Amino acid sequence: MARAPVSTRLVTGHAVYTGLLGGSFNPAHPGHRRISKFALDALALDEVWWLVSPGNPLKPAAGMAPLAARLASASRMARGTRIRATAVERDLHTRYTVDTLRALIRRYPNRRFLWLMGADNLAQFHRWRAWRMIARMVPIAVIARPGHDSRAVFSPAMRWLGPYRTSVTRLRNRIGWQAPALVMLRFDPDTRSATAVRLKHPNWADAYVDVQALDGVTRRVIGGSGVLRKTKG
Ligand SMILES: Nc1ncnc2c1ncn2[C@@H]1O[C@H](COP(=O)(O)OP(=O)(O)OP(=O)(O)O)[C@@H](O)[C@H]1O
Ligand SMILES: O=C(O)c1ccc[n+]([C@@H]2O[C@H](COP(=O)([O-])O)[C@@H](O)[C@H]2O)c1
Repeated sequence: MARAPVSTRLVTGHAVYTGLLGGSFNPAHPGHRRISKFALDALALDEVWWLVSPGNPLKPAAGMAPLAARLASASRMARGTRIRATAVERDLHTRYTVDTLRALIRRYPNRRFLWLMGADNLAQFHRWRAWRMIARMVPIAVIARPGHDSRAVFSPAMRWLGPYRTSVTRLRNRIGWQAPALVMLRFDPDTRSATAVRLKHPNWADAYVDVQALDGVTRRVIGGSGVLRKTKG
């Protein structure tokens, strides 16, 4: 049976399956695009939202490009896909993922969210605020990442999540779409990283000075000055 387009499903109240990939996107790189497209396909998601973080609570602010530049780089990288780049956390005034999820679930009742993250993030997931609560709110899909997989496998979060492991097929068929649930996604490993981009192009954000980035979810414009404005229509 053909699936209705996302816009129709929102109107008719059908669930819209949405993967959330949170990150600094400092800047966005083709690895983000590739893993998101793989996840969209593997889990039969309707959309992936890139949550461009106003500031990862565990990362230093030094060296972080302005939010507008990071959002603009993400929007550009997402072009022509079912990925939407958004700085909705700024709008929601949330910095911690647990708070973001609570707010998103309330704001978008038609959507079924799933948290996507690379294996490097699973390795330190136990340091996130209320991480067990996060795991009880949404299923989690972890994407293998070269150089990080063994640390992730032996991490405290993995020990806790182990009993809730499920298969791609169960999530795809929505049988296993519950929380806690953990699925490990293994595609061709992608070695790309924002760190490598910054090493090669330390001034990448210069191309986005005073940029006005359109948020793919809230439709607000985030200006270079950091002022939020709502677009017409
Ligand atoms: N090549 C990749 N393979 C798997 N996961 C990735 C890859 N690149 C990024 N991710 C995941 O995407 C999310 C957002 O990543 P982020 O914006 O921090 O990019 P990054 O390349 O990890 O950045 P940095 O090198 O600055 O730490 C994280 O969950 C991260 O694990
Ligand atoms: O909620 C937390 O305690 C927490 C701690 C560290 C990272 N996060 C989130 O993890 C995501 C990945 O961040 P990053 O900077 O590693 O790409 C991003 O959405 C952050 O807000 C969340």
